[in-house]
Amino acid sequence: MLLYLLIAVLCVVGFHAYVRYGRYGKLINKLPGPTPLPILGNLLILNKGPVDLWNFLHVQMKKYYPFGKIWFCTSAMILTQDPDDLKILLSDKVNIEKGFMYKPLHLWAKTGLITGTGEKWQHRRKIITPAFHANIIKKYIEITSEQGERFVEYLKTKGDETVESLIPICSNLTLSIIIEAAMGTKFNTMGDKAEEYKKAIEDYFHGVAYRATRPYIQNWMLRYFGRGRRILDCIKSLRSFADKIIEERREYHNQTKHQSFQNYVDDVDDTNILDGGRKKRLAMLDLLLLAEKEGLIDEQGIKEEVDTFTAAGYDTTGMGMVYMLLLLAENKDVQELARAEADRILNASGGRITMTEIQQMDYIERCVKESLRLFPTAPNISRTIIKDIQLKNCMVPAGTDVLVPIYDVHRDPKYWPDPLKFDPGRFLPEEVHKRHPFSYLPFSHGPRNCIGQKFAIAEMKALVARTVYNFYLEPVTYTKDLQFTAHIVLLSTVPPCTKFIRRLRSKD
Ligand code: HEM
Repeated sequence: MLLYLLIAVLCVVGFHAYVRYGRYGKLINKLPGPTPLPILGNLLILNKGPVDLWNFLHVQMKKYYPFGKIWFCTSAMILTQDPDDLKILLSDKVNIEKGFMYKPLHLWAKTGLITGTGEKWQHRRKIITPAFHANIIKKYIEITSEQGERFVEYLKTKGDETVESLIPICSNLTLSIIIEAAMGTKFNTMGDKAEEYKKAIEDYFHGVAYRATRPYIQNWMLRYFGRGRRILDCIKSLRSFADKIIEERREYHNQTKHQSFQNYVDDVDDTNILDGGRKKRLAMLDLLLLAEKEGLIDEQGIKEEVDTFTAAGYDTTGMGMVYMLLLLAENKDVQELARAEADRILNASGGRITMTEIQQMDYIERCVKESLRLFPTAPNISRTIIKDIQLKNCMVPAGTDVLVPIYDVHRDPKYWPDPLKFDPGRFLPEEVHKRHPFSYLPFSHGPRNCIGQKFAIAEMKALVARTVYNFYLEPVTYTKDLQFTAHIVLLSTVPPCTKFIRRLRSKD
């Protein structure tokens, strides 16, 4: 027995020495970083609460600027914020595999577009790209515009002025938009079911953040502790909600003998589909069902992608709106310019916001981009290197995770003078031209960039314009007081609040 134990210990020590001091270790150890312990590496210093972990990682980024390493037992994570490194990494067509921090997402979105890799990802990306064609985005913008009006009406019911906690109202808004755009279902009319779904997403995302810093928790362990069981319950609720909607939609297409698909194929400019004489809006799901009919995707694939769209398109834009509204409230001059643009465009269109109006919103677009610079709602992304890659600063051996700290890249004074200043002028075309293209990457770049980015920007522009057209914003929470926490999106533990003061017009 003792002999077996001794052999096991020798094997572990031997493997450790092989990894740390062999070719892999030699390459990694060239990079600066905290001193690792034998076997455990830097695992213990990462065992922190989410706020401390957020702060720790950003201190490390400053200390080892622009790149460093952290050891996790026998493998390492490299952090780099050098845009030259990021250009090589993110443009690479081979190293497209997502890092280990995405693993907990697999339970829900399985290996859909965000988490998948290899040929499956390539094939999916190809069939899903048409769902984000400019003509289709037009339709999602109709949904956005309608939901934006409901948002404004809701705020108006609160009286002439109201202080609102922004996370719940913005999350509700963008969740309703993505559910309708992805699944074709009006979320706000679903009562308790919608509430249950929303709660399940929130709790699930907290679970993902919890697990991202505890890579040792495997899926099979979840049923043995309270927090794990809640994650499993969330998955059950999320799945049954989406399954039911997908089934209903498929049934509808079967009953109408796929006539609506034909309308879509014939005329992408009118993608409303007929439902018993009423127009039904085309959703991303319809395009997936069309792909299924053509044998390009199966039922499991449709489920994965519907879940993926919801996971990717809800809190990213929701939190994007939170920071945008906070910044407008505390930068009155910018708010006034944004309002002047919204007034000019919406007065001419009779209050309607379609793609035509959105395309005219140059200043508001610069505000949205600058807001996503200061507060990129996907603050970190990562890749697992499957084939050695030579970056500018180092050779990264296969088996290493590379973390791209987008939040820190966007605040690097080398590329962003006076980085904490909110200045939409940074996105004037002549300014953009002068900068390293990989110094700004809220939607990442390269083959795995955000497929929904045009929709996300258009959505945020429409919602900002609708808001400043109807309200003056006064600061309640200041962005300097926010405290971020390690989470899947950029999340503040201080609840951000803003005051909305109703604008009175003659027709009010
Ligand atoms: C402000 C809003 C958004 C931000 C900041 C954002 C950011 C990002 C980032 C940084 C990535 C790359 C992730 C990585 O490389 O690991 C990504 C990928 C992705 N995003 Fe977005 N996103 C937003 C909105 C949306 C929306 C509205 C949708 C869909 C409706 C969407 C769908 C996706 C999908 C499917 C991917 C995976 C693409 C692939 O790997 O092929 N995103 N997003």
